[in-house]
Formats: sequence, C-alpha cells, structure tokens
Amino acid sequence: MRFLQMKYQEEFNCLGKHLHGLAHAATGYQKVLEENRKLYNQVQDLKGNIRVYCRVRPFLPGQSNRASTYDHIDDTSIKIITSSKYGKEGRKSFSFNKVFGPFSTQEEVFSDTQPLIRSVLDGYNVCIFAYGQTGSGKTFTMTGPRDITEESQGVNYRALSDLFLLSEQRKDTISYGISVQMLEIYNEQVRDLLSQNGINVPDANLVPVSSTSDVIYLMNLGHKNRSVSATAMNDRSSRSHSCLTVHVHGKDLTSGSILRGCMHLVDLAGSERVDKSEVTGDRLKEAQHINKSLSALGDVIASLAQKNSHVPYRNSKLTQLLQDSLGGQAKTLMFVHISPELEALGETLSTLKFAERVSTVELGAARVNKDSADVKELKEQIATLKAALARKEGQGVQLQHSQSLSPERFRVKSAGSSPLHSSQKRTGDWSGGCRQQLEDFGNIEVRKNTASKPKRRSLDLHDMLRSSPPWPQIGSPGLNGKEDDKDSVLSGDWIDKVMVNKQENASGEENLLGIGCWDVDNRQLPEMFGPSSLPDPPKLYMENQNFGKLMANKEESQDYEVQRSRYEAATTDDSDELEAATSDCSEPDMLWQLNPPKATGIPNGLGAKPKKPYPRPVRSPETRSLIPSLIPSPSRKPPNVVSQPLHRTGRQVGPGEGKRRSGNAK
Ligand SMILES: Nc1ncnc2c1ncn2[C@@H]1O[C@H](COP(=O)(O)OP(=O)(O)OP(=O)(O)O)[C@@H](O)[C@H]1O
Repeated sequence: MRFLQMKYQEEFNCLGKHLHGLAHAATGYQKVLEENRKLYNQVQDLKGNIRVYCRVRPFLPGQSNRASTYDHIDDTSIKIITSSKYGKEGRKSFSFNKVFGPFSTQEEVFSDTQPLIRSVLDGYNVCIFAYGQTGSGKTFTMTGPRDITEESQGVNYRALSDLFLLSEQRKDTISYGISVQMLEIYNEQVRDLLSQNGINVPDANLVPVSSTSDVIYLMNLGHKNRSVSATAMNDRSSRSHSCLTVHVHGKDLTSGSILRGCMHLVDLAGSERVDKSEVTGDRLKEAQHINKSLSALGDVIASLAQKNSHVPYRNSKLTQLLQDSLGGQAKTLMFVHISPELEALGETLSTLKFAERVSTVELGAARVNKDSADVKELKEQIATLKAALARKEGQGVQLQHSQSLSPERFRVKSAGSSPLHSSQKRTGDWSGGCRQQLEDFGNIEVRKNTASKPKRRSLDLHDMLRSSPPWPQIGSPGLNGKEDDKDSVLSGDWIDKVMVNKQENASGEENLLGIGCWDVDNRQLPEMFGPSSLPDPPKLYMENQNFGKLMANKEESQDYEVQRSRYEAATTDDSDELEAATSDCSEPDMLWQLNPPKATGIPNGLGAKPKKPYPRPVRSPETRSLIPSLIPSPSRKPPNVVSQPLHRTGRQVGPGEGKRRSGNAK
C-alpha cells in the first residue's frame, strides 16, 4: 500500500513537472507569436506611408477590341499612352506600391491587402479607401459586382470574414469584441446608415457583431439606406461617400492588456464632370457636393504632401472623417481605380497624378493602441479621482450658487448644466480617428484641458452628425440645384484645381454605366457565406438558421455593452500625457481656427458658418439593436442570410427619377 502511494506520488510529481514544462512552452510560443506579429507589422510599416494600389478595370462586356489607355502594366508601375490633347504625346509612367491589371482577381487584390487588415486585431487603426472616376470599379473592389459569388466578393466581405477567422483562432489568448458602424456623407450631411429609419441621427449606431453573417446583415441594411441616383452617364451612380467602420477591442487573457483597433472601409463617390453627366436639379447639387468634397480631399493631400503646417481637414465632412487616417498614426491604403477606355484618358491622367501625390504623403510610423494592465489600472484610478474631484467641484459651485439662487432654480440649473449630465448622452466619439467613446470622467478632464492648452481638433462624429442639417424632404426646393448651377461648372473641374492643368480635361470623358443596386428585400447571399466557408460551420449554420436569435441576444449584447464601457472607462485617452503625446496639434492649426478660411460655399457646419442648433433626439435603447427581431418592420423579409444569395437588382432608374431611394443602394 505504502509502495503504491509512493508510486502515485512520484507519478503526480512527474505529471506536475510535465505540465509546468508545457505551460512554459506555451508562454514561449506566445512570445514567438507576439514577436512574429510585431515583425509582420514592421514589414508593413516599412512598405510605405499611405500605400497606393492602382487597379485597372477591364473593358465591360460589349466593349472588347477597343483601344485602351494603358500600354504596359507590371507589378508596381503602369504606362499610359498620352495624346497631345493632354500635354506631350507619348508614354507616361506611374509607379505605385502595387498595380493590379484588368485580369487581377478579387482574391489577388485582397491577399495584398490582408496583412494591413489583420493589423487591426493587433491594435492599429487602418483606413482603406477606394478612389476613382465614376464607373471605374470602386464598388467592385470594396464590395463586389452585382451578383456576388465566393470569387467575386470584395475587400469588405473578405476583410470581415478574415477578422472573425483570426479572432476565433486567437480566442484562447485574446478575447475580441468587434462592432461596426456604417455612415454615408451625402450633400455634406453625415447619415447613419444603420439607423432604423435611415434618417439623420446624432449618434451613430455602434453595433456589436459576432460573425460574418451579422456583418452581412448590417451591410445590407446600410446598402439599402445608401443614396443612389441615375444620371445620363450612370443609371446607378452612388451619390455619397460610404464608410464602414469596424471597431475591435481585444483583451489579452494572460497579461490583461487592452488592444483597440479600428478600420475604416471607405467607398468614395465617383468624381464626375457635370457637363458630361448632364445632371440638373438634385443630381447637380449632389455632383457639386461630391466634387467639392473630393476637391477638399485633394487640398488636404496637397498640403500633406507639401508638409504644410496647416492642413485644411475641416473644409469637408469627408476630410474630417479621414483626418486621422490621412494625418494620424493609422495605416492607410488607397485603391486608385482607372477605366481603360480612351475617352477616359483625361480623368485617368488626373486620377493617377492625384494618386502619385497621395503616395508621397508621409504618415509616420503607425502606432498600436495598447494599454498594459498597469496602465489600465492607473487609468481607472485616474478616472475615479477625476469623478471625485468633479463631484467636489460641483458641490463648491452649488454652494456658491445657493447663496444667490432660490432652491428651486438651483436644482434645475445644476441638473442641466453639469458636464456629467451633458456628456451622458454622448455615445460616439471618433476623435483620434477611431477613438472609443469617452466616459463622462474623461470628458470633464478633456474639456478642462482644452481651456488650458492647445489641443488638436480632430474628428468628432457627434459634432459631425449634430452639425449636419436635417435631412431634406424628397423634392425639397432646397435641393433643386438651380441656385448652384453656376457652381457646377466650377465643381466639374475639381481635380484640375488640385493638381493638374485646367486645360487638360477640356474635352470630357464618358463614364460607364452599370452601377448595381443592392436590393435588400430581394437580397440573396452568396454561397461563400454558407457554413462551409465560415470559421465555425456548425455554429454559424445554426446561427444563420435563426439569425434573428443570434443578433437579438439582447442579454449578450448588453453584456458586451457593459464590458465595453468598462474597458473604455479604463482605456480612453484621457490622460494629459497621452493626449500630449498623441496630439498632432500645431499652433498654425489653432491660428487657423481663430482665422477661419473663406467659406467654400457649402456649409459644413464646422467652418465659418455658425452652427445651427440641432435638436438631438433621445435615442431609445432599441435604436442600437439592429437585430431584426427587435425592429418592427413588417415589410422586411426575415433575413435568412445563408439561404439567400446576395444580389443587386437590375432595376433601371430614369434620369428624372433620381431622388434618394430607399431599398436600392450602390
Ligand atoms: N475588376 C473588375 N472586373 C470586372 N468588372 C468590373 C471590375 N471593376 C468594375 N467592374 C464593373 O464595372 C462596373 C462599374 O463598376 P463600379 O460600380 O464598381 O464603379 P464605381 O467606381 O463604384 O462607380 P461609381 O463611382 O459611379 O459608384 C460594374 O458593372 C462592375 O461590375
């Protein structure tokens, strides 16, 4: 018996040692993984500042045997055949980080983008935006063609599938929370595409998602709400810039450190020459806004390229949205698209010149948003102390006021004017690019700081949304564009203004038709969204069988919210040091704010024009829930995302019909 006991004891000891060895190996493996990731990201960072990938659209069906504008394409350069009409006759070569020819597949395009996307999970901010003339293939790259198959799905879908796949693979070491927002900038108004009724709301929904199918559902909802219209040149021209933002929040289960990354996936509206597109009324107004905001983007790029001390980010909502991606510590990639047709030569040359300039913009090394457990703890302490201080200060003020005010008046005043109170409704703050929402405590301190030291005025989604004028009624006289007919001619030259000779585009170029519409009601999902392609097929299949349940798990969602707010309380960039370290505030920027530039003609709500007071509707808790079962929508079909392949309708829209449409999007 004793012998047996000793033997067991020995074996237990042996087992213990074994386990210890395994744990040690696991930690070593972790370190190697961490190291690999770092090296991976370093390689990415060394690849350049704003990366520019050029993509050439193939000729569309029925256009074969036509002469094209390009002469030669290799991995990193493209040669364009120029004519005397656009300067010197001959060949002009452009170099980019990568050039994708007309026969490049969606998979090839994504595989070069994937590393950048993956770094979101490591706490980096990433921005990918598609730029180019209308009809040049921006939506094709970002989303896909009208009928999406596994092969033809665009960067957005692939990126999100990949993020979920990777977060699943890392789940034993890092617990990730992913949420998405979808916005559009239409006529200098920022709209939340995920709001229930598709109208302007001051707080953009940040919707937690846990699988690709969740995202697909939300993207379809967003596409449904997006603005598309018909012009003489494009029966489904997107009339807005759309931005899908993915927020990632990761907690390292071993060290307790927190990672925060976010990714903007932006499909810009296509530039167009209003003289060619023959638009009038609302379409003309839209074209002016599109061209003006792209022009503002051009101005920002030109300033950044010249390393000017002042960069005019605040001249448009678009540049405000992209501010931290263009001038911050994000990793930014621009897909520049060109059409191959000879008629598009002028636009192609200006687009490529613009892209070349973008590629010279130096962003500096991207920074990871990571808080160690110690920092997290300290931030929590700071937040608690700030709250206590604010309370004490509040009591002091109350005491002073109580001597001069009647008790009743005092009560009303203190409730309404407290910074705590006023910041409670604040749900989305994008300052700092993808900065997470500020907790009340953080807000108090930030506001105090702004009074005492210069601070970068970066994008605040809340401000952007609030300063967006109310959504006009369809057919509203404000949108008939008559007043701005004169401007339209100018705005048609938007790209020339920035970087090319105004003469060179004298003869317009034709745009291509065939911009597809999303029809959510009739949407069908591609096979790739079926169980086989997803990380956890049986689970997802179950989820997709009852998607409503999945998304509608209110408790989970609430849990997530509670967790998120806890994390955010600990991780908001609210310390002075951090603020100072990460701020790119410059004196000229402050001066510029004191001496605002001339109004551009389009009120952006943040520039020279005084803000109109905008009533903020109080958001009901349901607004955040985009779970189908929680949205009373009798007209909406049950979103069975797996069984229905996704497709766009072939519905035609007459030029006169081009009002904002619900139910169709780009
Ligand atoms: N690489 C490609 N391969 C095959 N077809 C493409 C490719 N790129 C674009 N297309 C097709 O060209 C047409 C126009 O493309 P798309 O809608 O993506 O243009 P866009 O730049 O987004 O236009 P807009 O700015 O007007 O919205 C579509 O029919 C699309 O399917």
